[in-house]
Amino acid sequence: MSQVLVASNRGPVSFSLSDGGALTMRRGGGGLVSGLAGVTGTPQDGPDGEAGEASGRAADPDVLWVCAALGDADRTAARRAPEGRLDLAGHDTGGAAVRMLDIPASTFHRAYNEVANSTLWFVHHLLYDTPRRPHFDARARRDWQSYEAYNAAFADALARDAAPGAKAAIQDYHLSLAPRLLRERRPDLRIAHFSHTPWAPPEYFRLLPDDIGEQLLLGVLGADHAGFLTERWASAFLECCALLPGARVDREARTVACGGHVTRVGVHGLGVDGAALRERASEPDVVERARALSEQVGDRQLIVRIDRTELSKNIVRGLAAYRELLVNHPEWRGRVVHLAFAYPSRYDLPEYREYTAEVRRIADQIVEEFGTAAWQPLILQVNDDYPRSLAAYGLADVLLVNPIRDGMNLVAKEGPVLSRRGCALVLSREAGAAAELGEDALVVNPYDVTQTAEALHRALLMPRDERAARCGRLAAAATALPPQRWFAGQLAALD
Ligand SMILES: O=P(O)(O)OC[C@H]1O[C@H](O[C@H]2O[C@H](CO)[C@@H](O)[C@H](O)[C@H]2O)[C@H](O)[C@@H](O)[C@@H]1O
Ligand SMILES: O=c1ccn([C@@H]2O[C@H](COP(=O)(O)OP(=O)(O)O)[C@@H](O)[C@H]2O)c(=O)[nH]1
Repeated sequence: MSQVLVASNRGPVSFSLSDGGALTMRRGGGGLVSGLAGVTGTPQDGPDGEAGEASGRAADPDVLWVCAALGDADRTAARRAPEGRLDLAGHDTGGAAVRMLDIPASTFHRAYNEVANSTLWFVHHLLYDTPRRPHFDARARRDWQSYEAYNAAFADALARDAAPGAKAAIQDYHLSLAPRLLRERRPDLRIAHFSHTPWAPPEYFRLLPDDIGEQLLLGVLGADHAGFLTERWASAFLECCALLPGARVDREARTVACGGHVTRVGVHGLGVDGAALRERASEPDVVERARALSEQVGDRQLIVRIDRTELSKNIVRGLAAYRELLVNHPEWRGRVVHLAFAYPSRYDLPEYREYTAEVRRIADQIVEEFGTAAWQPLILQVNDDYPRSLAAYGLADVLLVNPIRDGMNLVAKEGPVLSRRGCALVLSREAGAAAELGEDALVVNPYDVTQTAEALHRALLMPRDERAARCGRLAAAATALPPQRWFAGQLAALD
């Protein structure tokens, strides 16, 4: 196999630092890491293996994962490791060689928080309150320069580490410029770019300043292959390219020719490795959490949701729908519990901190309004506890996944795989996962709170055998495209 380089903002692990200077390592959160770690190997949380107590697996010399240090503790880990190579410092990275880039904190902050998460994420997920934002001024230009520098730092690292003819798989909106920058540095490489997010339709993409929009498209078009999670996001990208001066789009063949280079556009759905997930869910930390949760819930039906506290996940409307269920169908009072795990995300952004506060406020109101001495209608937990999430999947009667817009949403796929009660899935039509799971889910418009409440009602009433049959088919669809296949498809597209 030729050498493969993976590049993404978030790497397989991140660190925290004790007052005494000791590093503790955690598996990185979110779906991109779940997908890529399914390919390279999953690191274990827990005491750090810096002293050489790693998993014992040798790093695969043919796969190098280049990622960014996300905070001060990551920077410390990167500086302590030889040239940022975490695996060489004895950390259990799960099997891949990992180079963590120590990009200056101010550059990283502007690139990740201001451009990637406050601008590009908002554009691709249609999140702006347009009378007020976006607002592209001189400060936005300065942020953009940092985004360019951040992308250049990745391109430099990849260009330096790549063997002749190697394949580079560059991930996501943080690194939209990197394919082109890498091609300029190393024309011998074969380059893929993959978007884990939706792609904005042209009329929304045009909120971006023209030159920035152009640079983003030209950046991705530096790749030989541009991959997307669904047809819908791939088509939106092609439609944006069609407005790019000098680009020729062939919608049928799904190619874009621009500046003498042709980029092929492909669709690669990402699912779950069922066997690996079940094995992880059988470990003692998950079993222990399942026992505790099941004591809390008793013999009531359980509605579960698991998300980053992310604006696009639509947690507030989801809670409003649960409230409406209890108002419109009071027969469920005392007979159902809603477990909402909303683990922290992007706390450097005020919008995310405010959103989390709003989620907490609404949850408190629901408990206040309906709770009794004998019944707690809602349990909200705002911390990252992956094993607890796996435990909750196992106990769910209903899984609620109602994003405004989502590239895929792996939670919708993990739930049916681990469900032991045969869960019903209430699923937003705006999640990429709806393209694969729509037939057996109860599909909703995420803005329609009343419809979502009624779907929860139907899900709770669904006969056990129908629920189990649907759940079996959902699990089969969810495991049809495991990470290994998803990734192999992207690499094969480069041959
Ligand atoms: O790294 P963060 O800023 O903490 O965010 C976590 C990840 O969020 C996004 O995940 C997406 O990828 C999933 C897998 O393909 C997909 O199922 C989901 O719909 C997406 O939202 C983001 O795209 C990643 O880069 C982040 O790491
Ligand atoms: O406390 C938790 C709960 C869940 N997850 C995982 O985070 C991923 C979320 O991926 P998804 O595609 O649903 O959304 P994203 O957060 O990437 O937008 C899933 O694999 C979850 O199992 C996690 O890392 N920590």
